[in-house]
Amino acid sequence: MRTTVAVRNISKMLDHFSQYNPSPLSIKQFIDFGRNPCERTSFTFLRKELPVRLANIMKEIHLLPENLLRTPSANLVNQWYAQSFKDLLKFKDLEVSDKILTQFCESLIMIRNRHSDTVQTMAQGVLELKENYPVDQQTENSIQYFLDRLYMSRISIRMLINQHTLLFGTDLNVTSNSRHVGSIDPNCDVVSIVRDAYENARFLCDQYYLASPELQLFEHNRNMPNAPIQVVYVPSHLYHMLFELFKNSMRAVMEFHGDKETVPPVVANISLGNEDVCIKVSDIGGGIARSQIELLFNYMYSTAPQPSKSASPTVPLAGYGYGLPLSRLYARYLQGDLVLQSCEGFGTDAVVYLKALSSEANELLPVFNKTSSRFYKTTI
Ligand SMILES: O=C(O)CCCOc1c(F)cc(-c2c(C(=O)NCc3ccc(C(=O)O)cc3)noc2-c2cc(Cl)c(O)cc2O)cc1F
Repeated sequence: MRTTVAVRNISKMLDHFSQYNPSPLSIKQFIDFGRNPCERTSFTFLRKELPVRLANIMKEIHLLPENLLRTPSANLVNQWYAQSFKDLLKFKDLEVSDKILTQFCESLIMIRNRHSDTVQTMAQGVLELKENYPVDQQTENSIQYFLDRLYMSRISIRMLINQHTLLFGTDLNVTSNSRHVGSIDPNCDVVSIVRDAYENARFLCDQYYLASPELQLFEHNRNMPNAPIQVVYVPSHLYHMLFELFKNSMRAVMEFHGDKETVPPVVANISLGNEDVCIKVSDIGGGIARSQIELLFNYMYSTAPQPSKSASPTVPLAGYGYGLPLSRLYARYLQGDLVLQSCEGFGTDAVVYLKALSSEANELLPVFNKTSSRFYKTTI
């Protein structure tokens, strides 16, 4: 008896919160708030906004093709979302107190940890689907549409949680005097992130191929030619994108030129204009046919059985294949993009576009509504 009442109450709450559209914040709003942060204000905003964002994506999870939703892994992810939604509902109408604020922070950390393996677990779910059911084009389209929205929603929820826990949490290793505002660097030096990503990708490349391409880096600061190119951004997001692109370029170059004495360098061109910051990573790794490019962003295509860690001690440059679609979501999350331009038989340019102005870098959030639900209905 108790469970049915509880289940009915949750689904009522789900309908209630999914009626609200998520409220996108800009990097400028994150920074301005973080410079003079008020925990009670953040708590009051998040105890509504987080259930709204969770409810919006949970309504879509429930619209997934039955064959996927019924897989053990997709079902597990669904349970994580339901539990986190319940955890947050406990704070819905509570009187704010220091004790409640501390409990809220602890709940956010628990929620973040609960969902840390969502991407791998969903990839496992897609694998379980592929191994047990025929997957027609329509199901594949709805899975592609859904996973892009699930991961974009997840990026945004983790951003809100990270800002609150970094600004108000008791975690001591967050040096309070660091000029970062939560996970945001107001003066993110693009060249240093590019060099970091290159060096770490190069390390893996050296391990796997016993050699690696050099880096040639050029800066083009349109309005202040000799000033370093800086942007208000989340360094870990930028690093994730660039690390992925350098790995792919190095893999293509080493596969294409690996038998030669020397391999051609990877070239990074960084530019700052009035609207855009661009990081172009160029290689002459043989390129890939235009018809294959879309597949690189396809979750179904790039979900292959995991190289078991024990079997191959050297870490391959390839992951579970979601690196590129996730990197594009990180770029798009704050109104940027990640674009591939490959010339088969020659090489590939990959461009990361970021908004130069923090006031234009608004969160891009999936909204559950008739349009999105219609997409699932017509594509199942
Ligand atoms: O698993 C992961 O996470 C990494 C997933 C990703 O793994 C890949 C990878 F790193 C690099 C390439 C690749 C090739 C290639 O491979 N060319 C030779 C060939 C062309 C066609 C075919 C074919 O049609 O079969 C086979 C080889 N050419 O350009 C790129 C290339 C791709 C991207 Cl996204 C980039 O940022 C830079 C690049 O140079 C393809 C990948 F797929």
